[in-house]
Amino acid sequence: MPQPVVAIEQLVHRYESAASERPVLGGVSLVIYPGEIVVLTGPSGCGKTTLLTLVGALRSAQTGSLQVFGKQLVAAAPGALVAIRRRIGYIFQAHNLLSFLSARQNVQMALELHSTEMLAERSAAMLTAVGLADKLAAYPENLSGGQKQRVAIARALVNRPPLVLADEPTASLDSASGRAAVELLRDLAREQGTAVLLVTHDSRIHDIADRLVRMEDGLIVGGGA
Ligand SMILES: Nc1ncnc2c1ncn2[C@@H]1O[C@H](COP(=O)(O)OP(=O)(O)OP(=O)(O)O)[C@@H](O)[C@H]1O
Repeated sequence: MPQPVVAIEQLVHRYESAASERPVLGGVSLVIYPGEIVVLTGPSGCGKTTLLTLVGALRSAQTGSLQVFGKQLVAAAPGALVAIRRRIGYIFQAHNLLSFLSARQNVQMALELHSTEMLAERSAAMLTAVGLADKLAAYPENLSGGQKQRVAIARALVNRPPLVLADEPTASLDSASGRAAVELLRDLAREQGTAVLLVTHDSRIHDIADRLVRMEDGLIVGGGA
């Protein structure tokens, strides 16, 4: 077996504001291997987004073990979390595009943190891969919801990250464009060997998963292994 991209063991998380209550994550274990597409489902409030933000190094992990790219994130220093974040692509429910930048500039933004080589070409090539070759200069306000989410997918993948995290990526889209967007994400992730952890309520896109993981009440109840 290759080294896991994500290895979680008995991860427990409590929000400070609710310190006395039951933890939001009550001992989660989950392993994701390179190139695997894992879809995480479960009822509202069961802890999916909390788990995604912990894996994404967007909040500090407290108890248990959470390794991303072989690095332990429980009790990690803030600088170590920043270094992990640079190697992850993120796709959120709202596309989070910057309105004052064109489609190409929004994708290029992800690259400027890392390299100075051929930024415009790489961004344009990625937008072409998501079917937006004719929209490079368009601003978000002139793109449809599905097109904006495809720009967000291009931005998440342009660095060829080993891991992409997606939180309800179809929530603001109609079912046809939602499906097209996640199929595109799956196909590009496959080509690049990128692992994907995707949170969704949308049962119509469960079939894009290599593995479907179900959470309830802060625990994984199916597909975790
Ligand atoms: N910043 C926070 N402070 C305190 N409690 C929080 C915070 N964020 C989330 N929670 C609580 O933690 C629990 C899990 O929330 P989380 O957003 O992880 O669930 P979810 O499964 O993603 O839900 P949904 O599907 O509705 O997005 C909920 O009870 C929520 O109210």
